[in-house]
This record gives sequence, structure tokens and C-alpha cells, in this order.
Amino acid sequence: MDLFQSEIINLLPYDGEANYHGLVMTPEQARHYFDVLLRDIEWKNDEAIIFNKHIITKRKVAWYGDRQFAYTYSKTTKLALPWTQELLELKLLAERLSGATYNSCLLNLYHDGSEGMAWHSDDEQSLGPNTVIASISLGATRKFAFKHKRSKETHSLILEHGSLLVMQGATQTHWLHRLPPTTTVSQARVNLTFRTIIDQ
Ligand SMILES: O=C(O)CCC(=O)C(=O)O
Ligand SMILES: [Fe+2]
Repeated sequence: MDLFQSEIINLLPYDGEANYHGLVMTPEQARHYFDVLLRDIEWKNDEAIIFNKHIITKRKVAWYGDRQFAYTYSKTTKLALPWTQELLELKLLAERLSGATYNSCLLNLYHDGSEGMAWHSDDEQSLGPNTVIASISLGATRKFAFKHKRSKETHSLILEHGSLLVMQGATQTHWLHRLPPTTTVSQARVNLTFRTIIDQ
């Protein structure tokens, strides 16, 4: 039984599913995970090569997994670190609620509302088709948006402290998503996306 929200809401009208489970832990648990992850995760500024320029983002990232999976995007490669206790606990929670399993997790740390993530889809070959991605949010409440690649239709929702969003089906094929920057948020947010790497 889901103690927190009986209804799971699918944000997308077609071409995929983005199921928002709402809060999946108490505010105390969410605060605990937020504090421990801020302290213990090996946060690094993200690097990318875009239009032949070497970019270093303010946003910080980390990459963890079952094995030393290589994660390559924007022409940079990271090797997965071994799971921590808290990451394993959150992975189990995401697996139980989403009915899928995961072998890796990408973490993002947004220090305040000036940091976000631009439109993209998580459609790397290493994730395979119709991949399931479970996204847990901790800390500041932020808006999250989807845009259909062809129709340009948009849908957005608010990701709360201690919440779970599961993207699945054809979502990454047909929809872009982003975390828009905002001037109204001064607190930090940590996001974890649990993923399954298939081709290594
Ligand atoms: O911070 C978020 O909620 C989204 C992060 C994201 O889209 C990603 O890591 O691919
Ligand atoms: Fe993403």
C-alpha cells in the first residue's frame, strides 16, 4: 500500500508515460537523505563539449552504479562509483514503487534556482528503447516540464521534496524534458535519476 498518495498521475496524454507518485517518504526522511547526500556524494561540476567549447556547469553531478559503467554524453565520459547505503535504500524504494529494477543513478545538485537543465531526452543508446527512469527529488520544490518533439505540446508539474516521478514507455523517444531556471528559488535541490544501462 502507498501510504502517501493513492493516486498516481500520468502527465503525458500520448506517446509515453510520466507517472507522478507524489510524496514517497516523510519530510523527515527526505531531509535526512538530502543532508546525507549533500555531504557524502562525490559531487563534481559537470563538463561538456558543446559547439567545440569546453563548458563547466555550476550544477554538480555524480554517477553511481552496480559496476563501473561508463556514461558518455556531450563527448565527456564518467565512470560509475559504487553505491552508498543511502543510494541503495532510495534505489529499493524506487524499484518497489515503479515495479522496475535499476543498475545506475545519475545525481544532480542545483545550488539554487539559477541552475537548471536544458531541454533534452534521455535517449542514449546505452539506455535502450522504452527505458524506465525513476526520478526522486529532494530539497527545493522546482517546476519540471515536458515538450513533445513534433507537436511542441507542453505539460509541466511541480516536483516536491521527497517525491517520485517515473518516466517510461516511449517518453524519451517523443518528449523532451527540462528543469527551467527560476528567480524565485534560493534553496538547493538534489535530484536522483535511477536508470538501467543495457549495453556494457
Ligand atoms: O533534475 C531533474 O529533475 C531532471 C534531471 C534530468 O533530467 C536528468 O538528469 O536527465
Ligand atoms: Fe533527463
